[in-house]
Amino acid sequence: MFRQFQDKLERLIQQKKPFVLFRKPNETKVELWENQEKKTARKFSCNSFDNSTLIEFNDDEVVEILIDDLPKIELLLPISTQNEAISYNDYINLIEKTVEELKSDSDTQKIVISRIKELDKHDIDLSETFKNLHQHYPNAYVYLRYDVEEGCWIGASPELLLKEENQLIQTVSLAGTKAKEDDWTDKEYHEQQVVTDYITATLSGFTNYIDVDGPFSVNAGFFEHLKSFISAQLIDKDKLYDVLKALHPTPAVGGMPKDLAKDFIIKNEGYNRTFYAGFMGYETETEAEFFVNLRCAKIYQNKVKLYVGGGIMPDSIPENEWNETELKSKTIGELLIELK
Ligand SMILES: C=C(O[C@H]1C=CC=C(C(=O)O)[C@@H]1O)C(=O)O
Repeated sequence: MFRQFQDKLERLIQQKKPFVLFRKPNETKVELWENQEKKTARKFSCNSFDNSTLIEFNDDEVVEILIDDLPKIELLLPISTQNEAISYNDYINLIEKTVEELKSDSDTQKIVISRIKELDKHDIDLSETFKNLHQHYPNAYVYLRYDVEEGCWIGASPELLLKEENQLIQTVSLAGTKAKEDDWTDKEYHEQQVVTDYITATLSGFTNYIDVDGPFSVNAGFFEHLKSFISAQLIDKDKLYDVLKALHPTPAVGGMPKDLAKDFIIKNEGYNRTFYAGFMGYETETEAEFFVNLRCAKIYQNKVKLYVGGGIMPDSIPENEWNETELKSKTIGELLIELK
């Protein structure tokens, strides 16, 4: 399999064709997918945050190898001439404006605000960085996606959006972030419960037997989150995409209610999230699994852009929100490996 994997990767790089590599949570193998441009039962999709772009790969010859055997990935990456990072003061003003919105008589309860942080790092070793993410985040969905036009995205997502197998669906309710040494308070438990209630209400129109397990404190590398595991029985298998549409964007990356929060984000955030906070995943004849694209970065020849955000509630403190996004930026930022 190694030879096949290497040949396929080399061919795709030489022909400048798009591809995606991913390692599912708790696995040790990495899959390589291309777009064979024909209808196949195996499909990978990647959807932007605002639903304006959907990329689909059909591939019935997916190859996989052990991560430790992942060969070097040498890509000609684009140069970024645009500085998209927001200043500290502008971010504080944006959070203040968001808090005002939440305290006003609008119906919004939570809005997730995000930003780009730029790192002056070049010559990233993509293969070694992928391996590093795999080692540090065993429970995450680790991926690398390349496209000549869009460049190279890499990430380690802690958030399952939707998994389906035999009409059993699974998702998670993710909210709250704390440093390892701190304790959870009632505030975070309440915040997370509101998200759980919102997700179960969203699922109730499509499913039976909704079960919630948690919340649990889960390790996210440099910090922890509160997460509940939600499962349910899908009433109609053909409604899988309707469930996906109903869940995206989740309260962990959009807010509540989702349409109001999404509108506020698009009008006020000041940059285009593109694929950050979108979702991606695969489908086969027997199962489907999609993840939210967070804890991700875009790699350029001359820099790295990290995408980081946090949930804003009426009692959020702007300085703390900046600090939280700084902490989240370490998830990928501290694991990048430069070429020797
Ligand atoms: C939006 C992000 O994190 C979300 C996921 C978990 C906890 C979050 C929080 O505590 O704010 C965020 O909602 C991000 O990392 O960019």
